[in-house]
Amino acid sequence: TCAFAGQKKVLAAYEEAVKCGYSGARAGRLHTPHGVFDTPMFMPVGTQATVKAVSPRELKEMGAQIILSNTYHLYLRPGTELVAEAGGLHRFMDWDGGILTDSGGFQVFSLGPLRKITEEGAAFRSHIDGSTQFLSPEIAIKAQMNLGADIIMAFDECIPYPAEYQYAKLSTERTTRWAERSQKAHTRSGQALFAIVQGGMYQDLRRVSANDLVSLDFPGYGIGGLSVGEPKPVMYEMLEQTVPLLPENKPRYLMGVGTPDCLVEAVRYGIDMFDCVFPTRVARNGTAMTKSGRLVVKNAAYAKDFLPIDENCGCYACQNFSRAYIRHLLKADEIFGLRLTTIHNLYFLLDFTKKMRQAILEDRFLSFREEFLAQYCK
Ligand SMILES: CNc1nc2c(CC[C@H]3O[C@H](OC)[C@H](OC)[C@@H](OC)[C@@H]3OC)c3nc(N)[nH]c(=O)c3cc2[nH]1
Repeated sequence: TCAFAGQKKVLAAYEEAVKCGYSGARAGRLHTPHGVFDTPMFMPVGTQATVKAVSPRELKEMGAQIILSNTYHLYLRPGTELVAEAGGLHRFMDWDGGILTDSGGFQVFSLGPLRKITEEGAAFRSHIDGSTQFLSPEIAIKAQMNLGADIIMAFDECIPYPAEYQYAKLSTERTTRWAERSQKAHTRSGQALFAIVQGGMYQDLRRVSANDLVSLDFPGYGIGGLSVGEPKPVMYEMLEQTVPLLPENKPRYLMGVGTPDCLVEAVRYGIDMFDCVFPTRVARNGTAMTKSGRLVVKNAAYAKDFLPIDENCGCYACQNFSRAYIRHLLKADEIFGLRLTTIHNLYFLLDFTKKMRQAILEDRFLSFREEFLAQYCK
């Protein structure tokens, strides 16, 4: 199972930080069967058992520790039994670092059209062939045990935004019952099952959800139902209500977040783990991430710009290629262009979380956050 240890020195900083009134940024170490990993951490998203356009070797080179895959997608194609026969997800995709799989909750509610939710689970139509499918806590956990990720997620409903209070209340209570069923169905030792806190955008439901799941005692907690279109201040308010209720010695994973400004705020509230499709998705339409904001390297302005995307970046793209070259590739629809912007964006976020960890360890996270936000335009 995965143990999370906030380092002694950091805990001192953490206590100090809380004393001077700002909540708990912390640096920790996450122990899993595939290694011990540093937090705060960004986890590249590899929905269909590949982080789009980059190889496991390149992921290792850029410092990726844990990558994500999606139970919903792999359950539909190629099937999780097939992956189990191939030796599990690590073997199948040749990745020996950590893997986390989402339970399919979010995807059923966001990808699967014509879905119907009951106490038992969720019926939906496959976005691949339109066939009728069904996911329940038991099925989602079995699928994730087949895939063999180091960290798996309980089956939940990601409440849409906005949602009526009554709907959010009933859905959150059901997600807690589904978490208990997920726990009972989870029999694979050495694999950590995280619960997912819901509650919509209602403070009281967030607190009830967190307290109920903590009393079921999970090795780690996802914070779900955020980054679903709500204004950022509302997301931060939900974090403020939820994170302090989660055990200090357990990892917190904010699902589906996000842009660097959201990461630095969420770390301030005590979040340890992040995932987001943003860096890989915007890369594929020619947008690079920098500490001053986005750089659309495809723009004509960069046609004769022979500097790298970011002169201070240590990634393969910035060390060897110019904006002009990358723009040329993107305009020519050359696959290598997408690979270079993807490599840069992943490196940027992985390096950003490493810099936050260093700032926390050196007790200068607050000033790091101030400097970053002053320079970064959303
Ligand atoms: C964007 N805002 C966002 N993403 C939420 C994801 C999905 C994360 C998922 O988001 C993509 O799936 C669509 C990624 O694939 C493209 C998945 O990576 C494998 C990733 O799985 C962790 C949530 N997942 C669950 N189970 N429950 C949630 O409440 C939840 C909330 C999210 N908000």
